[in-house]
Amino acid sequence: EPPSSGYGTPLGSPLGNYGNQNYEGGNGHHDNDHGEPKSYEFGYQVKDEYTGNNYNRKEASDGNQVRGEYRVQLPDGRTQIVTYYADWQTGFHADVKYEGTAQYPEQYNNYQGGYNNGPSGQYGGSNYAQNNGYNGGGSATSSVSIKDYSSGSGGQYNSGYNSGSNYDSYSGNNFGSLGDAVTNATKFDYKDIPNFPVSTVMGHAGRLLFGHIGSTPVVCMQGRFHFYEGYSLSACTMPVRLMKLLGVTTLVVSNAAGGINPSYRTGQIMLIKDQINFLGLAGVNPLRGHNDERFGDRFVAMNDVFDPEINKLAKSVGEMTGLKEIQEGVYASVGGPTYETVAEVNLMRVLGVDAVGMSTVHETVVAKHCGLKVFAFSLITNECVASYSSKETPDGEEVLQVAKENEGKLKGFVEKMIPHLAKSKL
Ligand SMILES: O=P(O)(O)O[C@H]1O[C@H](CO)[C@@H](O)[C@H]1O
Ligand code: HPA
Repeated sequence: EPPSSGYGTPLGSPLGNYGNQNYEGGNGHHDNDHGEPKSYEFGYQVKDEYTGNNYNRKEASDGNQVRGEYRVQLPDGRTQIVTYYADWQTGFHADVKYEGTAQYPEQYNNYQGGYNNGPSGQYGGSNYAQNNGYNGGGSATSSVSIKDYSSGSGGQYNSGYNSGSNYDSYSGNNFGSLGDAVTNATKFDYKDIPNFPVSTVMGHAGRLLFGHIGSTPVVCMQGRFHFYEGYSLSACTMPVRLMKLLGVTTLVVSNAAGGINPSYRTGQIMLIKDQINFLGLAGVNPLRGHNDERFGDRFVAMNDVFDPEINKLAKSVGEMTGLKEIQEGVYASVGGPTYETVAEVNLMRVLGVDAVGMSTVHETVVAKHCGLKVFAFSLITNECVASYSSKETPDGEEVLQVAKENEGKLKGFVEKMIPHLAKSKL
């Protein structure tokens, strides 16, 4: 049976237990006396990040008096602590206390509390605004993650859903116009979707789009969430699971990335053939913690997350749409928001990284976990600085600018690629 989505109360009230098991059974004052008073103790704890359920209880009896305590995480963020004792002479006595301060306004506080371990206050912080800045005026600006989701890279949504046609979900950040590839779109602001991470930055297209690219039904995220914004990786990737639940079958992900490979040039597209999960290697993985079996198994193979056949198709579709010098390489994600030092860039070269960014990897992890096919690509928005003699420095404005300059060609690519992908049955 699936866990309840409410915060829930401890199973069985203390009074109920007391009355049924101990009081009546234990003291010989009732008709159904079964003998000597019995001592017992028990305890349990539930901490389910997926549903947000968080409560525990312990109780003990010496056969005469029952004592116990339970704690419940309330939806308003407070913890309710009930300490009680009971005996057959005086009845049930409870002392109810609350810890923390009730918070009502932002949905994301609840979301954070439910999904993540991190402090809820980090959610809507200044990094988020930065993200909005990236996405610019609603049609995407700089950073790949949010926008990519929306417009092109989400993958096939809904395939099992409607008459066997696959939906692609597209995610992306920096490429605002990718959302324009979605025809007859129904748009939902993230802030209107219950428990969805929320963007509050002006002009930011934090929107989920439902529509079509060609005849393929798609769900498109206009705007994504990053670890450096203060979101946990499970919050960053929650939309991927939402897509799965909506029936999406393929996730198409795009991003803006720095070129680590010295032969890469700004403006090129790199199809992702593999990835290095730096955060994951250090133990920060969106799948850390309780495994929700409804989405997938505890352990997840990642060696086959990217399909060479899909990339082959992408290469020919890209060439058809006029993309020049399409690269295929290894994407690595860092936590950000700092760009790489010269030493870090050189380290990554040694490790075989071709492009670096701050997104995508955790999204593909969660997609693979829940059985979505994945197609991912990067736009090289800057060439990473690998020499101390260089006067170049990466900056967010440049990333945004290059993303803007290239979003037209990316849109053309995605408009062709998603229907081809759906048709190819890859
Ligand atoms: O990966 P996306 O979201 O496209 O954006 C990339 O661009 C931003 C840095 O300029 C970071 O957010 C990085 O991840
Ligand atoms: N480094 C990390 N993330 C990035 C870069 C970069 O150079 N460019 C765009 N996203």
